[in-house]
Amino acid sequence: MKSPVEDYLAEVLASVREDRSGAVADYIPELATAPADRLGIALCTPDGRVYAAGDADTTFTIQSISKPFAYAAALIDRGPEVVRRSVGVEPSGEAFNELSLEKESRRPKNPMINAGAITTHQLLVSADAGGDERVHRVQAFFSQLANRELVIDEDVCASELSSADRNLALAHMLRNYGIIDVEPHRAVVGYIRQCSVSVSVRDLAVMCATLANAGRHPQTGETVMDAAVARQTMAVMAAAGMYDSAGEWFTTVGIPAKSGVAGGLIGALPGQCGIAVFSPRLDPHGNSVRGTRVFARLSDDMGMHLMGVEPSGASVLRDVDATDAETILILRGPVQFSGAEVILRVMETTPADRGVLLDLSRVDRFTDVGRRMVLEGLRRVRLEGRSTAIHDPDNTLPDPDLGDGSFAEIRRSVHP
Ligand SMILES: NC(=O)CC[C@H](N)C(=O)O
Repeated sequence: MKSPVEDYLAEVLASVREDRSGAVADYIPELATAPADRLGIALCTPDGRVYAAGDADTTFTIQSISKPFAYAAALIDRGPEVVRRSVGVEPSGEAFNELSLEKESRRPKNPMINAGAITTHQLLVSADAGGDERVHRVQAFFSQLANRELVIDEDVCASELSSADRNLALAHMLRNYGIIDVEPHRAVVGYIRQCSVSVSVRDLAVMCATLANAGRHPQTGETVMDAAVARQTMAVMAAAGMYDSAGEWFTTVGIPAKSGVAGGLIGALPGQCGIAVFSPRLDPHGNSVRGTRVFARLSDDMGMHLMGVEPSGASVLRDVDATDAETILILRGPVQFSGAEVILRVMETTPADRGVLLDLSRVDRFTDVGRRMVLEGLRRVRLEGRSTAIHDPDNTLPDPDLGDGSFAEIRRSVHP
């Protein structure tokens, strides 16, 4: 069978292909020569399968899409406290290259606008690292995420450096307020080299899937960043990734995202996939016109809006059964907060003269809170002098320690 997923992606591209509105960025002279009609998409799953359609292997410069990944690298290198002191997490509601800082702290408002990204680049590696070291760090980190060696497009880099007055103004402003201490020209060179890394949508989808997969690389299996770093990065993308259209984006599409002026657009859907689209013509916010339409369509068709999550709690309880000695709760699916709450509610009403047996043979996994809540329920049943047992052939609830040194009994089968 040929997977329908790729056909679907090709069909989505076809539905926007004729849209020639918007314009390629030309404030970086080299970008004005971009092949404006190119259109590509790639989607990477948490286990590393990549679906692609259109110009999926055309390379372009990563530009502002580098910002969330560089932010993740800075969080890894320096920790959240150091990063937070220099860069905020509030949406700015302003253009990507706005000359503005937070009023009191003088920090850039977030790492997704240029002021924040120039600052973030200076946080890489260590306080006293050299310029080359920092550029090497992002290039190596992006390559690790893409699972191939990425190179810098020297033509685009030189071109942007030749017309970098705006970013130089930002760097001067940042040094004036003591947010960065390096010489402004050097700060801009580092940041622009970071923006000039050459990628395809295939690369970006894989990079994004690591964020969506809580920091674990979908193809190499490596833990590239802590889950907390991936979460922080996606949260800032959700709040500020689309600059002054962040609110419009999140209400309509609902996927943490980041755009770049070369025409790239990425989205990380937590737990599900990384997506990247390439189409160089931009809207007035600097976001890819067709890229935005493609994301809106995917979000609608595939139910990807993060605020559109369907209730799952009640389905955890498949059935309740009983023997003379025990109430048997037959559970299924992943057990997270809402599911554990349903389980506790059933336990609350079990007859006081019977024990409790949990049949976990259809449970995929417990989240940390799911585990803690269910074990606490069993502990309370045990405190009443009643028996507690689990049937757990896949070991989804290892070491069912009830907190008082006692364990729930492990049963080989539900019915003896
Ligand atoms: N929005 C963007 O992609 C901007 C990145 C570009 N390198 C700049 O600083 O202007």
